[in-house]
Amino acid sequence: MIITGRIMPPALAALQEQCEVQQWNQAVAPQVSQLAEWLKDAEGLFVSTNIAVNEELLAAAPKLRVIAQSAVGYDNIDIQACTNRKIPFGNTPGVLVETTADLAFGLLLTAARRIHEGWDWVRAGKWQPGFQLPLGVDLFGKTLGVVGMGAIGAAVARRAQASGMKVIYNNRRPRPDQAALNAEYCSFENLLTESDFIVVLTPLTPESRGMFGAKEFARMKTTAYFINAARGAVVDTQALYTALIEGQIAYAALDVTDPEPLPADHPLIKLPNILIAPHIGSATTETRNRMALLAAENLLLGLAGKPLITCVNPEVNYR
Ligand SMILES: NC(=O)C1=CN([C@@H]2O[C@H](COP(=O)(O)OP(=O)(O)OC[C@H]3O[C@@H](n4cnc5c(N)ncnc54)[C@H](OP(=O)(O)O)[C@@H]3O)[C@@H](O)[C@H]2O)C=CC1
Ligand SMILES: O=CC(=O)O
Repeated sequence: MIITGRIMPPALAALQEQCEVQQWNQAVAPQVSQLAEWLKDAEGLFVSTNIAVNEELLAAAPKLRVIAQSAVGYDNIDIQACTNRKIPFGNTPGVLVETTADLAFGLLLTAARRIHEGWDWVRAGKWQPGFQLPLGVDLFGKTLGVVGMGAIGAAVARRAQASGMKVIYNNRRPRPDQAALNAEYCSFENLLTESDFIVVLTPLTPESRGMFGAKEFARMKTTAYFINAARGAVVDTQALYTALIEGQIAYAALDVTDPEPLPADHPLIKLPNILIAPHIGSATTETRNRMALLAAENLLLGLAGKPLITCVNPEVNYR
């Protein structure tokens, strides 16, 4: 089996105990051509870097019987192509929910209270009597709009409610447990106009790609804070830049960008009203271990011809 990058040691050990493992050890993710020799004979593929699993890759791997990825999002995987070849694909939902919600809400709070800007001042030796930091904004009494109220969105909502915020949300359809959620369903358009803070946690799909563009930023409050912890391509980056520079919205806090990694000279980085983290939503030791172990378990089950625990295309999961 192939591992496309570095993975957490306990998961690597579990795989090495039961399989012959070929692991890509370079920092930059491999091209299909660089994996060609390994793919010819591979029966399992563990995706640990953001490579595209598409027709080209699958055609190069005729013996492949299972694919697992150490992530919940799978916008880099052509699920239909996997299904056509009867290859089950497993992701890692659930195990990263609270950790990613901490990061998304942490970005919101850090941006609202300008904690990172304060630290920059202290570090630069500017903390002197009478110094004037830009003031932040309160959370309590404000409205949070969650776009993509799934497992992680609901965990962010709980954190916001504990901080005294009202929560509204938009999915493609209302959740059946809306009352327990204590959050009001509203249209996408109304969410844009009513929210003081917007947190995006939708999967990246053809429908959600670019769903935040010039029109959407123009609808938001000029005081709005925009937080994206989903995928960079849900947002039109140029439109976000314009909205921030022209004061159509107040602030952005991003864990994901388009492109990734964001080049050091990217115009977004120079803006004063932005906070960017390098896609670290699930990046704690405990959670990365849980994710890698679940992916490893999925992979080993698939190789044994048994059903994966978390399978995105259950119609071809082993029975
Ligand atoms: N920054 C990071 O490190 C991480 C990022 N993520 C990202 O977060 C995403 C969400 O994860 P998770 O909460 O576990 O997934 P879930 O499937 O539990 O939730 C996704 C939610 O998005 C809603 N949704 C889907 N499409 C749309 C749409 N077009 N418009 C509005 N709502 C939509 C779904 O509801 P409905 O189907 O009713 O529309 C669902 O409630 C992942 O797909 C991944 O991209 C996840 C983990 C870490
Ligand atoms: O971005 C991370 C994921 O798990 O999806």
